[in-house]
Amino acid sequence: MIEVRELSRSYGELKAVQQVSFDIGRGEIVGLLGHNGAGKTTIMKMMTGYLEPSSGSIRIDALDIAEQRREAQRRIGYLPENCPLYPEMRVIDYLDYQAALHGMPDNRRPAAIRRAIERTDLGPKATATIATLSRGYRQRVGVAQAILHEPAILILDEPTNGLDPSQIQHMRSLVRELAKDATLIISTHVLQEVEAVCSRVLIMRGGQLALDSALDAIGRPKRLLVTLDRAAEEARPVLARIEGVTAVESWDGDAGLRHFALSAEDPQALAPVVAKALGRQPWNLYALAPERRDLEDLFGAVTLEQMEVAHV
Ligand SMILES: Nc1ncnc2c1ncn2[C@@H]1O[C@H](COP(=O)(O)OP(=O)(O)OP(=O)(O)O)[C@@H](O)[C@H]1O
Repeated sequence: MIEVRELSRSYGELKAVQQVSFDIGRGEIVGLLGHNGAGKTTIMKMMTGYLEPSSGSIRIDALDIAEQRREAQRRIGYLPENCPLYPEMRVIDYLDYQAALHGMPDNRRPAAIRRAIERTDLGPKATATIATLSRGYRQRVGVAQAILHEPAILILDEPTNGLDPSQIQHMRSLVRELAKDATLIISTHVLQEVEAVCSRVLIMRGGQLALDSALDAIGRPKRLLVTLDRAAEEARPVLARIEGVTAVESWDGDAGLRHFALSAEDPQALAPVVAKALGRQPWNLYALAPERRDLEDLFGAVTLEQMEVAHV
């Protein structure tokens, strides 16, 4: 559905995006993750046809965005990072104006606006002036303008940026709701955002694509962590003999406890087996859980080394 090939964009000497390629299929929810300046917004602007690449290509439903920009844009809804709203306008008038910009005929606009207002829960604020709205509501207006023409692809640039926790929750459930009907790409520098709503992540680092992975693959733990009140010499051989355990590592914990990390193909499935085996020992078990290698660790690993966008 979306095909990005060797996409690059420079601003003068600065290479903001370099040789980025990926494909996104229909119905996917993809998180574009990276620190400030990693190139996320630049990619999104190119995908929506608002910025020309220095080189490379983008196809939306087989339409080349450089050659069939209008056609491609009709399939895309876009929430820019700082969505330009007109503070003196009422929500409903602003949406009418946006619908006109999308080229929507007069007779279709009222129904489209009504539906966008409904989907974004903006009903109570429909006639409010934009200047009087909280940041959370303004973001919803931004989303409403993006979905007016019921696009098959939604591109949301930092949709939760600047929102308070309850507004974030609301935006996340709105995003999940929208994902039922559209392919979604969300940029964020907040890892929890990706974990909360996405099934796949593209991590940008210094203008380059550092990782493209299903979230499942990243999150899958490889070890089972066990905490016992036993010395390593005593517990290790017993743990190592448990079926499914391929390696045992141990280190000291607090208050005389010892941690053991059991490597296994499926640590989740190993947990009850280990619990049963330990039940046969006169030992106290303090903790038993698969190790969680979360996105935070992963993000650190791929971005902390080099955060600056490469210069020529
Ligand atoms: N119009 C511009 N002119 C010059 N440099 C720019 C321009 N827009 C972006 N840049 C630079 O390009 C790099 C990538 O910026 P971009 O906004 O794409 O990153 P980002 O990952 O979206 O970060 P943020 O979350 O801060 O928006 C940054 O170094 C930025 O300063």
